[in-house]
Amino acid sequence: MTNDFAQHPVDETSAASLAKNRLHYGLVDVSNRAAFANWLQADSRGFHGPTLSNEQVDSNFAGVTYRRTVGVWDESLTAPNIPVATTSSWAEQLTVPGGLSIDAWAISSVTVSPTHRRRGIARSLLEGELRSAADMGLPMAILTVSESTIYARFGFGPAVFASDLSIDTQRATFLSSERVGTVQHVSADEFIDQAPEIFERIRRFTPGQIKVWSMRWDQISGLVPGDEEYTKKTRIVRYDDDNGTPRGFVVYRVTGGGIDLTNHKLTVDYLLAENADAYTALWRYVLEVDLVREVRAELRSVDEPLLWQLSDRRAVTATPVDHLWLRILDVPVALSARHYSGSAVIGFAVTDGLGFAQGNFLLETDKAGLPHVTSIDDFPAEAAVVELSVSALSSLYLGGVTVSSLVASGQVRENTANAAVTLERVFHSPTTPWLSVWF
Ligand SMILES: CC(=O)SCCNC(=O)CCNC(=O)[C@H](O)C(C)(C)COP(=O)(O)OP(=O)(O)OC[C@H]1O[C@@H](n2cnc3c(N)ncnc32)[C@H](O)[C@@H]1OP(=O)(O)O
Repeated sequence: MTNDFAQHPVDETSAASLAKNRLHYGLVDVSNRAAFANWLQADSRGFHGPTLSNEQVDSNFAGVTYRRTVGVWDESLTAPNIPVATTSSWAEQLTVPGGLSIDAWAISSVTVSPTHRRRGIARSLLEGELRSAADMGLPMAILTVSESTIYARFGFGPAVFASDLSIDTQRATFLSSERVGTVQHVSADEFIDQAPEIFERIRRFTPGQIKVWSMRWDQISGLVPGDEEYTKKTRIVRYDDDNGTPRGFVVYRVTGGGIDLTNHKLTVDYLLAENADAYTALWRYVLEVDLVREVRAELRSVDEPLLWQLSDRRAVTATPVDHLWLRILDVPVALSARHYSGSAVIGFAVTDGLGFAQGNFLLETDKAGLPHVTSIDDFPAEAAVVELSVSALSSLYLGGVTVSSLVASGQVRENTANAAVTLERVFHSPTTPWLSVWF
């Protein structure tokens, strides 16, 4: 999907409520470098980042101004051109079960200046983004979060989890010693040239992944200005299969060491593997680099095959974290966009404080798992019926969250006996959802 929505006007309801507090809510003119620079510096300050250099502003100006860039300004301040709040949003493609994707409104850069916190500005921004997305016909909003305490109140639910891994290289021995293909160091330019294409092939089959924008590939490979230490330390290794075709990359840095040179830490910043051979060879590579005691990797899948490949799975300490949060806006469109496992008739009684997803919906799937979704008043007798908030439905949507956990925790109520078993059977995704980037 192209980003046709970048100029969509800000939501009038939020504009009116912010105006009551003498705050102006509007789009940033991203053709104006100075206006964009003010917005970007406010965004960086909001995340406790540095004051950005001209070079950094230029690279963002080239890299992210295709997005809908929104600010809130307080004209009573001595620097009225610097926004006191920011957001950035764009239309994304989110992979869903069945090798399909759904259009989703990606929301990022949500900041409110500490000088203006807890006056309801973020609420106006978030509700404004949701109303705008619904207005543009987008069935879902998505975001990755700085804190897991903020977004459930707006109807978001965590749907994709990630693991941060710490691996003790002295205990991490592979069960199999079979080696195929070759690994070699390559340049950042080669990575940029080849990795996105490989990623695109993987993305389509991994629920939870989104299209990765080109500036993110530059950041991963150390090509953006501003973090010279990262750029200097970054190494990239490519895996080629026995036919010489590139099938994966690992981007990593080795740091530390000190007096004891055997004590280095290797950080995997990105590992991309198109098939099992590439996956095994790249993990084997990083785990066998000499003089390294610990390998760390963030944002890995919560279902890494690596743990099954090692003779001692306790070599790996995995810390799970909620990563991608979803917010369904249009239930029939969202439920129709994915495929399911087998036939069922399921009723959803959905509550939504903001109204978008409120109502009763019937999902009927056939033997092939193809859906038919209707909005109805009363559920038929044969339906397995559950009652849940839009946040819980959003968590379940990609098939990576266990229904029984949400029933046991009180997030989902079974209105017919064993409804959760039916829901689990058809919703569960055979591929564990995973999102390999922040946005
Ligand atoms: C998708 C992303 O970009 S994630 C990044 C989020 N941004 C950050 O973490 C940057 C640092 N933090 C901030 O900039 C701000 O503190 C924000 C954006 C998190 C909140 O902005 P504020 O304008 O202070 O929030 P606002 O006053 O609108 O609060 C709205 C509601 O969220 C709650 N809330 C706000 N911040 C938090 C928080 N950090 N933790 C828990 N609840 C919070 C408020 O209590 C309020 O609740 P209620 O309306 O249900 O009673």
